Amino acid sequence: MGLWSKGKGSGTSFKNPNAIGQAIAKNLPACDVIESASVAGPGFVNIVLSKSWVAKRIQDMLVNGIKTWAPILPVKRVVLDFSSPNIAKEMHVGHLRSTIIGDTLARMFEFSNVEVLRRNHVGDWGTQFGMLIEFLFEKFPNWEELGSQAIGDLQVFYKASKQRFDEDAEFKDRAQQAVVRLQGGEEKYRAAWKKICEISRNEFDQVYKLLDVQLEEKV
Ligand SMILES: NC(=[NH2+])NCCC[C@H](N)C(=O)O
Repeated sequence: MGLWSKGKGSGTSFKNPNAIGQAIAKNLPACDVIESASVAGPGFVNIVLSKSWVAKRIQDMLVNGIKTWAPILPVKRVVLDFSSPNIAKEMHVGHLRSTIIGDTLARMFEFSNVEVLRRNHVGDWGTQFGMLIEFLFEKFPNWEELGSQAIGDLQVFYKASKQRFDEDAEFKDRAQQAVVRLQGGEEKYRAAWKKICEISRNEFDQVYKLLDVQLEEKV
């Protein structure tokens, strides 16, 4: 269906996404990996793997050992940038999708003895940080001594600070100043930013732990 939206209106002879799906399914090269291919719904191509091919591969793994099975790849090292949730916001299903695809690829490469740099790009210095920092100062005057537990649910905190930002021009002004001070490297603002990142990171880490996914954060 992604293909259809790209080709639509460009003189393609395909009438709809389903027709493209049919053409793909029909023209897949015959090979021992694929048992059958069909089109479902508006144009999803479903491919059924051959049971006997899978059985043969598993037998090969069991008899000859999993190491003998890994393909030899012409690269020694790969960088995989995946997951990348946004700091101070909730990790959503889009991030989960990227996390699972990224981790799967990483495991496949590692299985083939390729060194994988698992990178998680989570840095964010945008406007929302000014808002969050000012809200932190306002709500928790003793924020420096607080553990991440005290601030509670970051999502609730984010929503409340956004409401304050939208409703109060004076607060909005302070929040915008805070971004400038944060980007200018002012100590107090940097420390508050770090605190918010820390809380966020703890929340993400719980998900990574549940999924057994390893990642290295890069800003
Ligand atoms: N280098 C990257 N992975 N960039 C993509 C960042 C994705 C962004 N955090 C989002 O949630 O939409």
